Amino acid sequence: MIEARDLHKTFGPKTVLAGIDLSVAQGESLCVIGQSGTGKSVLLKCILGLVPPDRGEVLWQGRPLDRATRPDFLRRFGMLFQGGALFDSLTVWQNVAFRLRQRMADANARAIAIDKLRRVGLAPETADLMPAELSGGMAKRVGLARAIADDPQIIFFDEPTTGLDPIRARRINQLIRGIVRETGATAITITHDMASVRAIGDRVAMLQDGRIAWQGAASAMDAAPELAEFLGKTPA
Ligand SMILES: Nc1ncnc2c1ncn2[C@@H]1O[C@H](COP(=O)(O)OP(=O)(O)OP(=O)(O)O)[C@@H](O)[C@H]1O
Repeated sequence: MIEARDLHKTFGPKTVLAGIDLSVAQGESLCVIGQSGTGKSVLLKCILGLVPPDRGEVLWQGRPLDRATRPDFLRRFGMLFQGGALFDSLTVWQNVAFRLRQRMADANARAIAIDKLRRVGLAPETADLMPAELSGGMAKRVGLARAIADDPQIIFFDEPTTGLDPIRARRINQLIRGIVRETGATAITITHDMASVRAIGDRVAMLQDGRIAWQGAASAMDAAPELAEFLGKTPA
């Protein structure tokens, strides 16, 4: 369980988070939606400890995430970055196995990387390509393989379908859904893509004006008046 309690964050005169309370149960998939600039990334960074909140705290399994507990959290955590964020000078398998190589021999790390590449639908021959040789969809898959390389219990997906055409986006959503289900990982996804939310999310939280304007089951989204504008519906 990951919990944010009363998170506040201000940059200069701008209040970005104005009291966020949010929890994600073990094995649950939460999608955080909201217009551009509403603080989704800042919220993610507060959870990761990259941005210190002005007030409030983040708990993991009931304990505040702090200098003592965060390293353990980060070891169990994987992330798919928005642009894939692959290291250009490393091969695909070296990217996927980046963390594994810190604690095991290359031959073992490479075997795991190839297994994870297969899981995301990429052939073993992909392993020795350089990131520059990949299409956008392949790079996203490699990013996904890296996110799951170390069998994380918590996975963050930052705009997983950005830059993909609808067909590739749908495949990535299906892959993410399958991976989250089969690993039982707790997932937090930041997205503008409602197709992603429908495919990936058990629950949805919408950020607006620094607060959670609505949260509920993904299946309840269409009936929520708070989401009508975001979903592009004309008010009745
Ligand atoms: N380090 C920082 N210093 C100053 N302002 C910041 C900083 N990080 C974020 N902000 C501001 O906080 C606000 C929220 O930014 P954030 O990136 O979290 O939005 P977002 O909801 O993720 O947007 P998008 O969907 O476009 O990625 C923005 O106005 C941004 O300019």
